[in-house]
Amino acid sequence: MAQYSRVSGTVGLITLLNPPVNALSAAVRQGIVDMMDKALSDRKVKSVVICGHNGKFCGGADIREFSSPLTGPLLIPVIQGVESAAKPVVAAIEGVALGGGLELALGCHYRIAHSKARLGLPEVHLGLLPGAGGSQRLPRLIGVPAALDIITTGRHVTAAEALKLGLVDRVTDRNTVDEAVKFALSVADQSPQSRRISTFPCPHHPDLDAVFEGVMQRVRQRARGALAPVACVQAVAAATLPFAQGMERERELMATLFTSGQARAQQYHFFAQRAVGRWSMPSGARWDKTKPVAVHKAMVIGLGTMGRGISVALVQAGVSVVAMETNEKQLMDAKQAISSMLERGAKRRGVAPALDKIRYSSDMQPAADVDLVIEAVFEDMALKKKVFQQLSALCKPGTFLCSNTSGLDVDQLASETRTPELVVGMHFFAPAHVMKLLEVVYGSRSSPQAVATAMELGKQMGKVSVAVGNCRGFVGNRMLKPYLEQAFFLLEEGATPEFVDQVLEEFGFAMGVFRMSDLSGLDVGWRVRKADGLPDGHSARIRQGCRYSPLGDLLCEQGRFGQKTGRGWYQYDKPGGQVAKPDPWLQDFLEKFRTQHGLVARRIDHQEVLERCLYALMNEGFRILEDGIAAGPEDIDVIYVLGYSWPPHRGGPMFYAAMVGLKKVLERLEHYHQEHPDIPSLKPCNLLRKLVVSGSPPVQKWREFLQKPQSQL
Ligand SMILES: CCCCCCCCCCCCC[C@H](O)CC(=O)SCCNC(=O)CCNC(=O)[C@H](O)C(C)(C)COP(=O)(O)OP(=O)(O)OC[C@H]1O[C@@H](n2cnc3c(N)ncnc32)[C@H](O)[C@@H]1OP(=O)(O)O
Repeated sequence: MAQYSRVSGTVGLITLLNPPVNALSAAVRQGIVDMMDKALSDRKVKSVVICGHNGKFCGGADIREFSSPLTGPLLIPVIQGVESAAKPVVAAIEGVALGGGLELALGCHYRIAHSKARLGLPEVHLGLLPGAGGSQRLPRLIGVPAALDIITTGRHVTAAEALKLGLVDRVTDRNTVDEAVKFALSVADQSPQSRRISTFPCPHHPDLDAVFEGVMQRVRQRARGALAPVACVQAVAAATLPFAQGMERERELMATLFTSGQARAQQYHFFAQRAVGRWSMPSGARWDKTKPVAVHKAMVIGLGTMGRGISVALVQAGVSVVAMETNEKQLMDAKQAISSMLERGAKRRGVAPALDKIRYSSDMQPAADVDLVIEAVFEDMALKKKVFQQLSALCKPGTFLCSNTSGLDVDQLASETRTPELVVGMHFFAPAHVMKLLEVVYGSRSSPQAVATAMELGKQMGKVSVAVGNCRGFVGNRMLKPYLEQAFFLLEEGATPEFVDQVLEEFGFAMGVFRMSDLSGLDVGWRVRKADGLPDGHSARIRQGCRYSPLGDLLCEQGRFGQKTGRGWYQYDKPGGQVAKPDPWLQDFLEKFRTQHGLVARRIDHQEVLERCLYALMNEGFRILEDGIAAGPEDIDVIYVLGYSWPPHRGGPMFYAAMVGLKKVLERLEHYHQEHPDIPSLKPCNLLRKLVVSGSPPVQKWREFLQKPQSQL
């Protein structure tokens, strides 16, 4: 809803009231209509200010309303009503003006923003476009190139940038509503006629066609099959038409997006990202009952790629860091790399680099004086155990001990310390200062406070933290295993890396499984498998009674570790090269392998690649839910979209399973398992069967079928 009062004698003040972000629900839209009527019919009122309750202008249309039939006045006419008002209307923008919120502000005749406000049209991330005139008014106000950038990226613009672009008329450090009221008084006698953006022509640009063409090309490349970014460009292109025609085109494009599965997927992902913050543990401990400890000072141990990124992320979050590395050369290199990452980051954000927040050490001693340690040494259990023993002896009571492991047993590490309750896993994703995902792994003895502290620290670093139980590979890497396995088996049976990758990239992954493996380095998994007792030079295809593909191991034995060695599943022009080319050597190698093992290559189609790779991965997701390692499907989906480049417009693997239809997923898994009874990951898991028997409930209801999360090793 909205509140109304008259202030300073002649200014009608309308306050949007719908905490926490004043989303434009039906009641708020109705409130705007009613309060505008009040202000316009009050003869004492000469001008109007619209602001948001509690320091937030407006977070946009109410996304929760999109899943049911729309009621109340529609946003487009509400904004048209504001724009056509005979009295000047000023938007007082504090906090955020996003999506429909910014569209409402564009309907106002003037915009005053607080210096800390953020403005944007992020609809593209919800599978939509700015559908309440934003795609038509923004280019008219700030020009096509800037509008295309804001609308297709969905990025938030600072008040300073908004002023530069001409998106707002004034920026203030003072009380924004007071300033807007003063401003409204100063323009009270002026006609708003010349301030109605819908009457502006689209600013002239010498080569608009080339601008649209260039952006469309970039957007299509990045979209990976997403419809919204393309529709955003098409909508802005219509801003060169007369306003009414442009609005009609915006409506048509929006109607297509609004009812699409992609929009549903992306809106699900929006709420899933927020749902994972409401974590719980098998003991019943929960996010809302556990207070995190504030981390002022942290230590990062091991300054390889991960340790450097983690140090940068901590410093940028305002935490003082001691970065520790025993190898002097590595320490010097790290110092240089971290400083330049901090400098680049600060430049991007328009602030001074916080170089004084970090100091370096070549020994462990400073651990005695920190609140939290993140160990980021090589993924080797013996080495990590040694570090934890040392930390246990050195750290002051209450210091949280975290391991940046990608899959090792957190309980084993905890058992090396005197304080296992303070030990958790913090699984970062490379590059750690960029990637938004953090898996927080609780062991069987981790205290709720340790989990809460790691979750909160992740949030402070700008990450989405997901709490998961302790098992091999946790959630993300555990699900990756059957996915990779299927890809290898498909090669054995006749596919090529290029074909498998092409199918997965067409699905929307940024990179297919083989290109991705080449980038991450084939040797990483190989070393882990060797540590698990993999014999050298052994090409057996059955291990422990199950099918096993030795292809990855055989490649590593040839020194083919991927991009870093210039050879892997593909060939590169040099070690470190990035352009993957099919390698005739590999073709030959696969043929010889098949002959050696009596395999006859067969034609494998698109559907089989997609189903075997993705359904095996999804099946493991159901197992993870069944085991209680993830609390709900949202946790898995957030991990996959933010950490494993699962296309956001497909929601995540569990959401996708529901979209495909659980019955179909079950049937196809049964089919493939019948064909390959020696591949256990293709055997449909019980939870999937249970859900199908229960009528395939929507993904939002799956939690009702799950047990409490638990640690499992
Ligand atoms: C049949 C065919 C019909 C076709 C015609 C269709 C015509 C439809 C006409 C519709 C026109 C609408 C056009 C408009 O362009 C569309 C939009 O505006 S879409 C919304 C755009 N806005 C956003 O994307 C902003 C989303 N929010 C955020 O980014 C952040 O929440 C924030 C505002 C930056 C605040 O961040 P934080 O402070 O960190 O807080 P949280 O993120 O944790 O949020 C707190 C709480 O609020 C909930 N929430 C936030 N925004 C919205 C929202 N817009 N709607 C509903 N709820 C919102 C959020 O979920 C949190 O709650 P929780 O999930 O934790 O319970």
